[in-house]
Amino acid sequence: MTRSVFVINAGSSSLKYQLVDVDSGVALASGLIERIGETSSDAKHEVPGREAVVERRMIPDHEKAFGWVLHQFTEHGPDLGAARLLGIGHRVVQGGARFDRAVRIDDDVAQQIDDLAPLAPLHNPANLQGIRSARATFAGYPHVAVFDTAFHLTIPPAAHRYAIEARIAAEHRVRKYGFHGTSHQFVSRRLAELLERPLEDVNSIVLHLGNGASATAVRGGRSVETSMGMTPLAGLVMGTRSGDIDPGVIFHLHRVAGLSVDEIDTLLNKRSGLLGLTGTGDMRDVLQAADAGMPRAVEALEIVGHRLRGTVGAYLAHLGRTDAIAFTAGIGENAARVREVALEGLEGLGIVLDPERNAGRGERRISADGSPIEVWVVPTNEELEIARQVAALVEP
Ligand SMILES: Nc1ncnc2c1ncn2[C@@H]1O[C@H](COP(=O)(O)OP(=O)(O)O)[C@@H](O)[C@H]1O
Ligand SMILES: CC(=O)OP(=O)(O)O
Ligand SMILES: [Mg+2]
Repeated sequence: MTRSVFVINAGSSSLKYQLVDVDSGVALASGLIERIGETSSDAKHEVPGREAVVERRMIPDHEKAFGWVLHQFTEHGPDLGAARLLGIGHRVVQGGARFDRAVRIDDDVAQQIDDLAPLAPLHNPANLQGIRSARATFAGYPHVAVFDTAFHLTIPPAAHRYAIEARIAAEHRVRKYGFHGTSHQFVSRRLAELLERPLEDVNSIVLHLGNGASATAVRGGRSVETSMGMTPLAGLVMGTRSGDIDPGVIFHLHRVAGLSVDEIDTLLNKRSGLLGLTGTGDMRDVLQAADAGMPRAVEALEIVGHRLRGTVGAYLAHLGRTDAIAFTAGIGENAARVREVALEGLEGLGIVLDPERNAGRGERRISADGSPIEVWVVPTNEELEIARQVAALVEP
């Protein structure tokens, strides 16, 4: 009999969901509601093998959004009873230094997620709204929080502490937390399977390149360094986020350019990265423009590559011995050109791509035979990882 978990990723104005068959890993249904709270929201419910339900209507809040979702399951299936729903898994972005694994959500845990909101003002309040509405809609089921930060709590102090006044850092919980942990954990485990070696013996670098992008150095299954920081703004060049900049730029933009703190926040989070450099935050468009010889797109790719190579080089040094590098997420899985620029010129460090394998598709090795460090494409599946963690907790 099927065992399923309903996985929820709630953003401030969006709701993504997937009903996952935990044992086969198959998505039994998935959906997305965008622009919640605006005059017209777009909602989609998909069941494999059937025509998708697509509606544009006003959905004022998350509770109404869950109402719509529940209605779709009743009208179009699949039958949640037949799917034997074990529980609801919630992606929560910031778990602070407290949550090193998935936890069952009760009022106390919900309160703690709320207490962490100052550390993730763009994410946690939205995640919490999703939790509140889902607990009301799916009452009687266990709800579990799965944190982006949990996998990174093994990062040692030398790597997670910032060199700022210790008292201030402690008081305001300022340190590196790191994100995308669910994906980095899933991919690093799968990579060890692909290498046919015990997880404990494998040192790897995982490059999660989606709209948000981060790199993680994994030693024996444990995260030891990652590129995002206290917030998901740090590190690599992203779709709309700047990644690393000199913090002094912020003072300059405030004092000299006259931007308010909120304006700078919006600039760095929403109008920078690929979007700021080229006018589009979508890597497909950037690649097309670069192919057509557009100088800004060509330069953006160079910046993306430069940052990636610097990160890979640093992680090779941190790990001492690296067995494999894995590319994952929308860009990492699909953009051969980005994988190429990320590792260009690193042959001397033991990383040799095979151009034909790099141009292929799906889960595969893309390094040349004999490359001392193997390079793989490993598709991520955050929903499945969340579903598995929920199942392990509620039905061990
Ligand atoms: N075939 C492709 N070639 C290049 N980039 C792609 C391709 N498919 C998706 N992408 C890029 O992947 C990014 C989105 O990644 P994804 O992991 O889906 O993001 P998120 O889950 O963070 O929203 C976008 O920049 C998109 O352009
Ligand atoms: C934390 C984070 O950056 O997530 P996403 O890539 O989904 O924006
Ligand atoms: Mg993603």
